[in-house]
Amino acid sequence: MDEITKLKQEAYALELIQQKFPNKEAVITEIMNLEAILHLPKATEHFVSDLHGEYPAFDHLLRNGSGNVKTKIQAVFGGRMTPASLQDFATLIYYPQDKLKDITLHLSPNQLEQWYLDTINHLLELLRFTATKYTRSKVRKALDPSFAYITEELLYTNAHEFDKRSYFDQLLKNLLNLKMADAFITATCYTIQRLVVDHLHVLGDIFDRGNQPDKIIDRLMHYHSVDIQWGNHDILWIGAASGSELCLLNLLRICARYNNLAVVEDAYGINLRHLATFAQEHYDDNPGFRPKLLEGDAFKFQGDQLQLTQIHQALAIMQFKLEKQVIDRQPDFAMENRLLLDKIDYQKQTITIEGHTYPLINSCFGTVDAQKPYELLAEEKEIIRELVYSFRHSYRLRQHLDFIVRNGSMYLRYNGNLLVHGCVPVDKNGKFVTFHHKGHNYQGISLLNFFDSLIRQAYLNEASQDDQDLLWYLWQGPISPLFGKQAMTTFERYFIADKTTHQEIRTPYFELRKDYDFVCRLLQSFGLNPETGHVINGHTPVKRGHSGIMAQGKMLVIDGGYSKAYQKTTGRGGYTLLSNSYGLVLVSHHPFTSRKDAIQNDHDIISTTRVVNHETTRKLVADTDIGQQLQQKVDLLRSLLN
Ligand SMILES: O=P(O)(O)OC[C@H]1O[C@](O)(COP(=O)(O)O)[C@@H](O)[C@@H]1O
Ligand SMILES: [Mn+2]
Repeated sequence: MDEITKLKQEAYALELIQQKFPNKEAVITEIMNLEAILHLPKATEHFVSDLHGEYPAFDHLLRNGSGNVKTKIQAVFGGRMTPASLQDFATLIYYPQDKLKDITLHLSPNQLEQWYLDTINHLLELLRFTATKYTRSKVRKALDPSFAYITEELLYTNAHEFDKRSYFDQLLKNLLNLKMADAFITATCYTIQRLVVDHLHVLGDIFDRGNQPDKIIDRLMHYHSVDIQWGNHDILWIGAASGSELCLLNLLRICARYNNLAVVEDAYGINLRHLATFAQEHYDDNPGFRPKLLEGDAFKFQGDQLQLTQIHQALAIMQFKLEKQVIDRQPDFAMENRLLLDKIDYQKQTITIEGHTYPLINSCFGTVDAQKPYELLAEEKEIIRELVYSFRHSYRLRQHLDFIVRNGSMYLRYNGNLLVHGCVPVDKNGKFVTFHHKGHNYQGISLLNFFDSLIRQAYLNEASQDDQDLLWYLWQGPISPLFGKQAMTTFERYFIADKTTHQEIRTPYFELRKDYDFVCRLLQSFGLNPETGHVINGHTPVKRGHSGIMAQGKMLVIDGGYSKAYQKTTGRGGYTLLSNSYGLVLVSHHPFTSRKDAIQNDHDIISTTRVVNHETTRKLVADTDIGQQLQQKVDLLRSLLN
């Protein structure tokens, strides 16, 4: 921008400010207001990751603020309530409607009146406590509009002042007489939930494995403040909706594998009939492709297990065939080692990989021509074409992905921390690995920036063939920041018994991230202060007996472990993280059982909390990114005054 344009813009900005604050008093009031906000304690951030379609567990964590609601209850009522009453009160705040139904059924009218009075008083006390961190105007925005006036009156009226006592009592009485108590309690519980966490970070992998990613996204779309760091599974869906056939086949294959095709059919209205009839004609039952069923899982796809097994095979074979085209046209990807259909001896039913010959298991190569193994049948091509069309034209999917793309990024710098789903590719010496593409080199932050713009451009505008190939590369390419492994051994997992071939070797980042100096250098390379910053990762489940706190607390891994299929390895529900004005707290969770159990048996799922770092002086809004923006406004207003 040249000097004259810049000056013009500054003058215009000043004019706008003058319109908003027409006189000296207005400017002074605003400065005082902003400076007061800067001195409030920093609001709480909540970090979650790897939700994998597990809506009820995720919903529970939002309701209890990863245990933060309980912490506040304990701070206010500890010593005044028994642990059982405390938990009962907590469950009411998490699930007010269900809990109210339960309670109102079991109490006599007299008991109920007393219960209402006690509960409303307790809720107001807790609300007052949670609201102290915020300005009145922010609290007002968090209130249900139908109860904003009365709540403010109750909240800011000192009932202990003699003159005000009867006013306060009258307000309460009216709530009861007008049969508004239930609605008021419900609204107040939701306000408390909202105030307990100010901002939510979702570190990726909303989709796949669990069956309600759509409900998670609906919930996020209505959440008051959220950002997303894209995960490799999210890229499959963004890629599919951008026209990538391979992303599409992968995601459908995973849906078939986890008995989740209902998400595609019912939630997103995509018709799979053609795929199903084709699969029925060409594939039989095959133990290697039966859906992974969790205990108590009922079939949600309008077919049976056999049909799902057939679809699963059809998708896998189409995927392996199609990979050839991308790998051939993209030598930069260096993924030739993933081409395995031509390493098969179809007569002997063996495969030879790097000099080793293995017998094939779960063989299902009926649609593969041994002479031209990568050639897709005309019908396969047609099915893929139809499916891509449907994915691009599903209205609800588009709405959901619009939200994810617009509110997401490859990485985020937020309040001094670096948030990224997978990794930043490095070699074993910690040097950034370079990704070469079309004559350009990308590494470290520039690699992440490159993929960030690619995703936006490909999804929001028209994706070229090259863009689509790159989106698939993000899913399983060796230098993909979202994958972080040398190769994805999907083929070997299906068709070779020898488990040594199944191994997916993680890139050196995952060992190096345990090292304090490495993490500090990484933060620095992203322009962050290594003394105060942290790196926060999702993606890799933290196994039983391991810790998600690494590099002396500089590196925090918070795979939520929501995915039920993975809980055998992790032995817990997973981790979340809270960042409040006192520091960082890592929360570990038991697996979530069910919403019913949570409500009826007051079954909460927190197991332990561990303080990662404790601030010696309480952090204020002034110490945050938003604080800096507010400070800039104050400076500008001051210059206006002068
Ligand atoms: O557990 P499954 O269904 O076999 O999936 C395994 C595949 O998922 C991946 O782990 C990727 O998913 P994550 O991002 O959840 O780790 C691949 O590396 C691996 O091949
Ligand atoms: Mn992942």
